[in-house]
Amino acid sequence: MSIIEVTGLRRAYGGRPVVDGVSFTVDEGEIFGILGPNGAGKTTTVECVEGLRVPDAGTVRVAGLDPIADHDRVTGLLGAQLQESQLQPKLTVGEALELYAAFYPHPADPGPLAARLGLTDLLDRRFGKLSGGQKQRLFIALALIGNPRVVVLDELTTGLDPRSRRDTWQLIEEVRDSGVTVLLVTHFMEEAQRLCDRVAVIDRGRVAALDTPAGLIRGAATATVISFTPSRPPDPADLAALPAVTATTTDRDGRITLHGADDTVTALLSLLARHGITAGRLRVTDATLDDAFLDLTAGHAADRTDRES
Ligand SMILES: Nc1ncnc2c1ncn2[C@@H]1O[C@H](COP(=O)(O)OP(=O)(O)OP(=O)(O)O)[C@@H](O)[C@H]1O
Repeated sequence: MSIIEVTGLRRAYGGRPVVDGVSFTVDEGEIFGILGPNGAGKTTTVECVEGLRVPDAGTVRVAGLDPIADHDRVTGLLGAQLQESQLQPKLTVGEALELYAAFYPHPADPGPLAARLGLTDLLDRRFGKLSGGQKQRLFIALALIGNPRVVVLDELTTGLDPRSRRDTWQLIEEVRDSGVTVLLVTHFMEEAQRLCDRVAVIDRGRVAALDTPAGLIRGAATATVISFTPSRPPDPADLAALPAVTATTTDRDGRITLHGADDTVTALLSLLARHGITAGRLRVTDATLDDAFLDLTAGHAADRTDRES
C-alpha cells in the first residue's frame, strides 16, 4: 500500500522549472531513495511532500492527506530531519529531545529512543560539542520523536567519515525494520545500493528512472566494467568498435577502462591476442549503481557545460 503519492508535481523558481512533472509512489515500510545530480530538484520535491513548499501543479498525498491543506495532520505523521542551523549550540541532547517531544500529541519516550540511537551517554552534552556522527544520530532521534509513520532524511550522511556513515546506515535500516517508511535523499550511490528498496533517479526536474537498485543496474547500458593495462596501446578505433562498448577511458598510466557487456570481454581478448598485446592486471567487474547513474544522467554534464560556456 502506498503511503506517499506524488503525481505530476511541478515547481518553478523565477519562471525556471526545477521540478517538471515528477510522479512516484512510496510503499509503506520501504526505504525509498531519491537520487540525482546537484540541482536536479530533489530537495524541492521532498519539501513539497513535507508541506514546506507549495507545488505550482500536481498533487501530493501523504497517507491520503494533502501536506498543505492538512498541514497539521501531515506534520503529525511525518518526521523531518532538521538542518544543523535549526538547533541552538547550547541546547543539550536531553533538552532537545524533551523540547521536540513537546511538539507532538503522542511522542516517543525520549529515554528509550535515546538508548536506541546510542545517545544515552550524551544526554548532557551540548549540541555544539557533538561530533558529526553524533549530530546525525540526534537528528534521526528528533525525526522519530513524534512517532511518525514516515521520516524524510535529506543527505543525512554528507560530511560523515566512512565508519559513521555505515553506523548511520544501520540505524536507518533499524528505523525501517521498526515499521517506519523512509524517504531518503542521497548523493551516495553506495548508500542507495545498500539501503534503498527502490530508487527514483531525478535529473533536470524529471524522473529519469525508477526501480530497485538491482533493476536500475540491469537496465543500464553498462553491464560490465573491464579494466587492464596493455603491453602497448591498442588502436582506439578497434576498442570503440568492440560489441556493446558504451565508454572507453585511458588514465595517465595508460590503464584502459571499458564499459560494455559480457560480449565485450570475449571480443576484447581476441582483439588483444590478434595484435600480440597482453592485458596486465585485467579486471572484469559487474556494473554498480554508480555506472547506472552515470548512464542515466549522461546528458546532464553536457547540458551544464553548454549553459556555463
Ligand atoms: N528558494 C529558491 N529560489 C530560487 N531557486 C531555488 C530555490 N531553491 C532551490 N532553487 C534552485 O532550484 C534548483 C533545484 O534545487 P534543489 O535544492 O531542489 O535541487 P537538489 O537536487 O536537491 O540539489 P542538491 O543535490 O544540490 O542539493 C537549483 O538550481 C536551485 O538553485
